[in-house]
Amino acid sequence: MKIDLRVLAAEDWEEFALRLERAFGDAEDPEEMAMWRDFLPFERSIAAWADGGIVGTAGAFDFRMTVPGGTLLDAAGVTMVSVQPTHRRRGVLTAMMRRQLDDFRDRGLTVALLTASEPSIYGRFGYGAATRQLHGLIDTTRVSVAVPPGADAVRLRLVTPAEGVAACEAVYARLVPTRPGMLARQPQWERLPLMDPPSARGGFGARLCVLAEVDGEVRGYARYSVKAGGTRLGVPDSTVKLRDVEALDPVTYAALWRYLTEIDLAARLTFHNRPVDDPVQQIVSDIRRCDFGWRDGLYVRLVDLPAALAARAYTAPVDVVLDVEDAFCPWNTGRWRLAGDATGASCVRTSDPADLALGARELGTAYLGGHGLRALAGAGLVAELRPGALAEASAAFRSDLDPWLPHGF
Ligand SMILES: CC(=O)SCCNC(=O)CCNC(=O)[C@H](O)C(C)(C)COP(=O)(O)OP(=O)(O)OC[C@H]1O[C@@H](n2cnc3c(N)ncnc32)[C@H](O)[C@@H]1OP(=O)(O)O
Repeated sequence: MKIDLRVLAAEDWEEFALRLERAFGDAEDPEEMAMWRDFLPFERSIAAWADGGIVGTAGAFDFRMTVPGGTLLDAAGVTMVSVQPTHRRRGVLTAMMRRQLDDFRDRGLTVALLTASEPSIYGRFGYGAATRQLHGLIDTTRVSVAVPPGADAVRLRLVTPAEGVAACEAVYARLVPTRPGMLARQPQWERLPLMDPPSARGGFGARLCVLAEVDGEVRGYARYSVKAGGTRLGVPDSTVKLRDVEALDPVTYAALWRYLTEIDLAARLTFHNRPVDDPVQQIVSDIRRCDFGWRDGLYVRLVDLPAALAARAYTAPVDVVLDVEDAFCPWNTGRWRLAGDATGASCVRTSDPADLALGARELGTAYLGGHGLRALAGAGLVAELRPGALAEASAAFRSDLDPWLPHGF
């Protein structure tokens, strides 16, 4: 089969979108699809043509992501990847990944990001699962939230998401540099949390927004929807689904969680994407009745290894030689001396003996500081070649706040 990879032309968008939906097996809501179309830079998107039509799709957003230390790094956000069921397992994805990563390198990007439909797809291309996301189902009939002094001074105001969006965006923007993995809003992306098409609500009502104000300043917000549940054994049985909750201080944060767990007629609160170190876990009265769990979130691929490793800060001083194997992006293969601390780092090629040996995927996994190199070594994925190097590097790579991607793309 001959595959012809072409940059997506505007006139091919309809077919591109149709093929994408077919590969995923379902049609997107038209309003939502129109939003993604507006977000997508066509010049960074690839259509794979074969047998007279599009058989593969892959896009890339322009992002800026926070890395440990607070720097915002230009990153490619890989998206809309699909291959038609009729053409699968014949190398179309591999060809698109090849083209994309060469293109990212030519453009001087240091990292590529994605969220995976299936975890088994992208490791072979050097993407490692770098962040996790916490989900929970809180029995709000039994669980309460302890609030610190001052929470009663937090004024809560219910508005529509559209009415609250400017205030929410201002809070969000202040939080982006504080946690690795967060993405600065790109132009127009404030539309994302407002997207709430009735066809995608699954029986829940329209999304609501509660603003939390202290002395007239918005210091936090939560957006959620409610599924009216009637009664169960005569007891009100509604469900609250939390989309997002953010605050600039712990008092406001606790006040918002107290509000969310005390909504009348609701028996439970569900959410699917919070950081795994979310402080809410410390203030619920009964953690076993919260059914917390986690899954993989953002996948990271180092495109320009030395630039990526030099762009982040390190929690503890580190000076190690990494021997890296990168079959898919061989320009990263070889020995690199990484020296850095909390103020910055350098990473240069070296012929010195290696201290640690690992693959590109493992570096992607560890890059944002959410997974210790020691844990990866425990799985046989990192080899220590100089005694002490693993402990040194592992401590240095870790982030004190767990990295987290707040939304899909
Ligand atoms: C960032 C995102 O957009 S995530 C969304 C990804 N898209 C989807 O999940 C939609 C449904 N699935 C698909 O469209 C396709 O099956 C894809 C894109 C996942 C794979 O495309 P293909 O063209 O079949 O992949 P390709 O032939 O290049 O396979 C390369 C290798 O990956 C393996 N592979 C591909 N897909 C999968 C999978 N879903 N699970 C496990 N292994 C896989 C292949 O077996 C092959 O392995 P090999 O090199 O050892 O032989």
